[in-house]
Amino acid sequence: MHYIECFGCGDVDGGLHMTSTVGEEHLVRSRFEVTRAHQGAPGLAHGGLLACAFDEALGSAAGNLLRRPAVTGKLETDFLRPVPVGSTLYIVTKLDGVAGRKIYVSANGRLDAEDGPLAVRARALFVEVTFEHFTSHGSADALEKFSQTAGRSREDWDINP
Ligand SMILES: CCCCC/C=C\C/C=C\C/C=C\C/C=C\CCCC(=O)SCCNC(=O)CCNC(=O)[C@H](O)C(C)(C)COP(=O)(O)OP(=O)(O)OC[C@H]1O[C@@H](n2cnc3c(N)ncnc32)[C@H](O)[C@@H]1OP(=O)(O)O
Repeated sequence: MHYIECFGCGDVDGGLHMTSTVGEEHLVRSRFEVTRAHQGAPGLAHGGLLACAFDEALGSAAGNLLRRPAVTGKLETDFLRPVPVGSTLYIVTKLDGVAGRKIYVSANGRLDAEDGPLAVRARALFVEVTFEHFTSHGSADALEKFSQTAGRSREDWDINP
């Protein structure tokens, strides 16, 4: 389930265009292809965009595994290796636990292969919200557009088919 206007997974010009899929053992696998548009230091991915990619991967795992609306409350990233432009980050996310409305997730991002070197590690706390969160703070039109898009793949475990 994803939203076409999402910066992380949607069809947005200049967006991250990430894809995520639920796999074995309820792990969510996401890919982020780092282009020149994601550059910070010369030839390297911008750290803020890497954090964004992990927000997407972690949020996608929380939302799609639990099928509940949730927003990022806290996001921590460890940048362990430089991530070059032209590389692909293979991100694997797991659900660590749920306590009331709090959803804990963590992820590892490896360079250029599922078993490549570990480049970024992240943890996040998502907080479950009601749909009113999006209408009162966002817009009813945007939520309606999300519902129409998401409805197509509701029964499908492929997040971005
Ligand atoms: C339209 C979506 C529909 C979804 C449908 C279903 C499935 C969706 C499927 C897939 C989704 C796919 C992809 C998603 C991909 C990416 C997601 C990106 C997500 C974002 O990019 S989203 C933008 C950034 N995000 C925000 O815009 C949040 C702004 N913020 C707030 O809106 C409030 O701040 C809120 C709601 C977070 C809490 O407010 P609140 O008043 O509702 O609740 P409260 O404060 O009581 O917190 C309750 C408990 O969480 C603890 N807690 C809260 N925050 C904490 C923190 N920072 N650190 C440690 N603990 C924290 C408290 O300590 C308490 O814990 P306790 O219960 O133990 O006391």
